[in-house]
Amino acid sequence: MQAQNTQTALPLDFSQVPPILEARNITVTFGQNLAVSQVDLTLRPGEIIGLIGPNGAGKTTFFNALTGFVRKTGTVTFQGRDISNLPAYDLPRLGIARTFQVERPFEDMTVLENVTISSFLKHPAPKDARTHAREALHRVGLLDRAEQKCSELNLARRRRLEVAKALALEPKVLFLDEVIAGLNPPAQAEMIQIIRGLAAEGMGIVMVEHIMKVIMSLSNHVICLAFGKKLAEGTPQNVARNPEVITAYLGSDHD
Ligand SMILES: Nc1ncnc2c1ncn2[C@@H]1O[C@H](COP(=O)(O)OP(=O)(O)OP(=O)(O)O)[C@@H](O)[C@H]1O
Repeated sequence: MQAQNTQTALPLDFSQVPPILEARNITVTFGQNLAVSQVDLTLRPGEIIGLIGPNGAGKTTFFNALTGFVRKTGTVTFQGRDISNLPAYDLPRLGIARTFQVERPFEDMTVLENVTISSFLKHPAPKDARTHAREALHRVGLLDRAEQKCSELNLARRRRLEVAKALALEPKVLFLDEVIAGLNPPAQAEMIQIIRGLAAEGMGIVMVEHIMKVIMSLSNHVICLAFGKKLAEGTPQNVARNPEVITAYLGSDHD
């Protein structure tokens, strides 16, 4: 494991830091189904926002709306620029990257080749692209697997590869879609350490995650959605104590 030391203290009060990403009034409908209704989000550099909510609450749809993958109404600004109507493929160039819940690397290509494909977007010269891809692999502790075929990686390493592909885009804002769920405890700890390290470097992170313990310990700010609406938000401690949040989770199988 070569992930960097992540013990750097995060600033506790983000309210003084200017936002890097702001979403206002985000609404997504699928036919008659109001999947996300007037949800706001303000993300600051170095901040980790955890999105929680019961199944079907609208987390993935909100996430997809912010990253240009579904049609929405409302506004999204990144570094003060209105990006509401930009398609998903324009966002990495600006500095916004995401991972996908189901990782789909090119299985027959090596780990390094897969990450280099992302890196080409920022570094058209092949040598530069490879150098930066290796850096991304180093940050997730996968450099020693650079020449291995993706098909040979276990789940934990595939997840780290997914993060490395996003990091190769050199983002300022990173969206992580369930990169921890399904991993065993040591692999969870490794991923948590990687995420903390990225935030400590100043990256703004929005993450959807089902494992409550993880989201509560990693996030600076938690947003809980239910039936597409924001049910509660605040510090992890305050959200965990919120009676409406507790009720929303009663009977669900989240741990
Ligand atoms: N492509 C789609 N077409 C139609 N309805 C959709 C689509 N995607 C999501 N929905 C609906 O939107 C609502 C929100 O779903 P979403 O997947 O965003 O919730 P979620 O909180 O991410 O759930 P989970 O925790 O199960 O992943 C649900 O009612 C879902 O059925």
